[in-house]
Amino acid sequence: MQQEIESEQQYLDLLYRRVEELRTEITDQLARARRSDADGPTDLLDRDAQVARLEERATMLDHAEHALCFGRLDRHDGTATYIGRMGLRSADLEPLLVDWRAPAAADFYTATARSGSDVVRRRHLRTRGRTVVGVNDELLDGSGSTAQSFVGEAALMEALTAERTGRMHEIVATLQAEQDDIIRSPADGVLVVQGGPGTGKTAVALHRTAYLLYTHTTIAERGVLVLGPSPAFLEYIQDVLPSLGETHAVLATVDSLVPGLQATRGEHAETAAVKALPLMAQVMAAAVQARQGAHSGEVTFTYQGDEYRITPAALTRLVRHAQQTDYPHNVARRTFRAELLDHIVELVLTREQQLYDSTDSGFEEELGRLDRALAKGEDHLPAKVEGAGTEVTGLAGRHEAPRLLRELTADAAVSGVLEDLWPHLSPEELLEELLSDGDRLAEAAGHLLDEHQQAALARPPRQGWTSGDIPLLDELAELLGEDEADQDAAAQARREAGVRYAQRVLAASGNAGAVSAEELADRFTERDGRPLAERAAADRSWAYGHVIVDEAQELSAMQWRMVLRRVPSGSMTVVGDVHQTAAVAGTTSWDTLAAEHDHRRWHRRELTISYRTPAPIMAAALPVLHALDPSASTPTCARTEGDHPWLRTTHGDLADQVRTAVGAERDAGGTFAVIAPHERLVEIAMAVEQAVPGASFGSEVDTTAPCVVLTPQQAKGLEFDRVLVVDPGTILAGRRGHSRLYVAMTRPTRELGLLVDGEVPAELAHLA
Ligand SMILES: Nc1ncnc2c1ncn2[C@@H]1O[C@H](COP(=O)(O)OP(=O)(O)OP(=O)(O)O)[C@@H](O)[C@H]1O
Repeated sequence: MQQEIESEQQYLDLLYRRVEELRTEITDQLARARRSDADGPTDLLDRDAQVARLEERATMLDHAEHALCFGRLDRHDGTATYIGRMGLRSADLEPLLVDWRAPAAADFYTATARSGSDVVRRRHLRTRGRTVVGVNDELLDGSGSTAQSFVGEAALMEALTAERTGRMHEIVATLQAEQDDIIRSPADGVLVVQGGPGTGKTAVALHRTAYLLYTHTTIAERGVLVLGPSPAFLEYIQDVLPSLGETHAVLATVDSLVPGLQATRGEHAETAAVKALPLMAQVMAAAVQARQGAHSGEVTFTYQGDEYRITPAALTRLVRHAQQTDYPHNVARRTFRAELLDHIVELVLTREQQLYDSTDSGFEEELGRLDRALAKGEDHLPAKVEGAGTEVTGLAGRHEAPRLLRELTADAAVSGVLEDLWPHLSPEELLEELLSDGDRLAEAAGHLLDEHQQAALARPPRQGWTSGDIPLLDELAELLGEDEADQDAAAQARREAGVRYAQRVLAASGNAGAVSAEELADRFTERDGRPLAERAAADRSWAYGHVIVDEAQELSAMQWRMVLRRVPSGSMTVVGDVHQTAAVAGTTSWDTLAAEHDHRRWHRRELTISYRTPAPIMAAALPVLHALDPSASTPTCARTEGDHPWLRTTHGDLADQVRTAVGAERDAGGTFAVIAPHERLVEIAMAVEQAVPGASFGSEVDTTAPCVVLTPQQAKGLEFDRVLVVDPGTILAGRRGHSRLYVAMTRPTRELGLLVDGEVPAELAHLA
């Protein structure tokens, strides 16, 4: 074996020599590119792009320090392929290392003695830094033992039993066949991956992201959006994609999907449940419609001393016409305003025509009308001023409609009517009015929501936004759109920033005079220099190439609408577990979800092996799962051995017991979490803090702290070496209690303890 290790060490040394050569080449190229004189602005831009490309490659090589090469495949014909986290070629372009995502690497994850591949041996290389510390072989030619049930079992077990750090790591070296199969599935349609706790859904979703970005240029060009359940979860996973060399991904929660908007407060579960209803999409549409030409009876206004009226029939016709454009409200507003102004011009001209026609009707009368016309001022005697119209009355003729239109557009009373009938609206002002004004809500939603639902939505003004408001605001942003004035202002601001940047670039490059800053700025704007992920995250209407939704069972119907909108191609991977649904408005059936969006193509896959949870802990949690769903299938545990969970009861001395239990864990090393019901979080956190000063809890919890205190909802998707679940009875008694307790009990990788306050719930009686 030592001989094998030495031989692999020689190959690894060769790979690192090549990495060093490439590093030197890139450093030289970078220095040259930065020094090079750019002849003109286009050269400058090309140079910047080249520098960015080289910097990206240099960063990728930096990741070579960990597990550069982790596998080798020996084939029937005597050839060997080395598999690693990136592809490498020698100076004369011979392949030295195959990227794990390349088709040639697929056998490393999937080949078995019976799979029909020509692989005779799969070798896992275990490395520390640049040193090979071990090799594990699987013979696939039929001669070896078939007892191993996992690919690279020794390397896998080493990874699974390692102490956790509070940050997720990539698992390219030990991916299993069922996981690899999902990672490499086609990118079209919505792929739903159902799997129990710890089956690697998050890991698979992230590795699939890296695979898709590597394999599909169309996806790489638009980036991937990765949605997770909480900011703490995003921190937990944030290192995985960069360590795989991928930067074209945006990590977000559904609450942070709309740039500039933040959920700053919670709200009553009943209110959240109403806001999550799919019906709310119709309520939002009705709220917008209610602001389009809404008026009871005739609209009247005074122009140049005369009163005009717009009849309900004319108004209805104009509103319908603007609505039929199917443009969003703020865009259709242009059509409405233009046509209403034309209508008003027509009213004015008709009135003037009538005046003209009746000049014969009597001299007295004529004089009176002429006086009135003169009283309108010089501007309204076009015939005299411009030598057109009628010499007799000075009234506007039909050919003067354009001038009249200009005057009407500038008239304050007319503008007021236009604004009242079809105002420019922002999502924030419209939702604010709707939620804080019962009459407006009843007007928009009276036929859609009952009185209780309306009452649940009502709140005082200026309260700040909740998580449930964000999808409503996004829906409204879609329905309202941006009118050209908004877009022009934004484009102008972008251009001004570009000109300032271009001026700095020209000054620094000594190219001032060769091209104007404005010209250069326009070229910069065409090629926005910001990294793709930054541009995508800042743009509400960015169309991603692929969207990954983790803990997808938590999303409400309105949140799904918001997410689907961001991926017009429909290319998505949705991972979750319908038995872990903690959100009141979350999903408990993938079939129902697919039926609600049946215009998308849905594919369904399952992960069946839990890599996190040792068998004794899974066994402890199963009665909770089966109380929720007796027919639920249970994951097989990769780790069959482990400590048995303990349960202690307390009677009125819960805080003391928490202090004692937490104190006992203080110096055990690794990560430790206390999971407590939301209602008792502060009380429990204070007890924990006394035992372990510096324990982390609250909305910005730090998962790398030696001890964290979390609610079951905050614990979603996370894992810790040791977990203490406090007062499981209260967790069970709450909404979605069984799911939440199931989540809490399946977070540990090593030890689970439960402190029951009072009577032991039936679901935990087997542990008492
Ligand atoms: N093939 C593998 N090799 C090494 N580690 C793995 C493998 N698959 C999963 N793991 C590890 O198992 C743990 C659980 O994985 P992950 O968090 O992705 O599971 P999950 O299905 O998302 O869990 P949950 O539903 O509880 O959120 C992680 O530490 C992950 O790194």
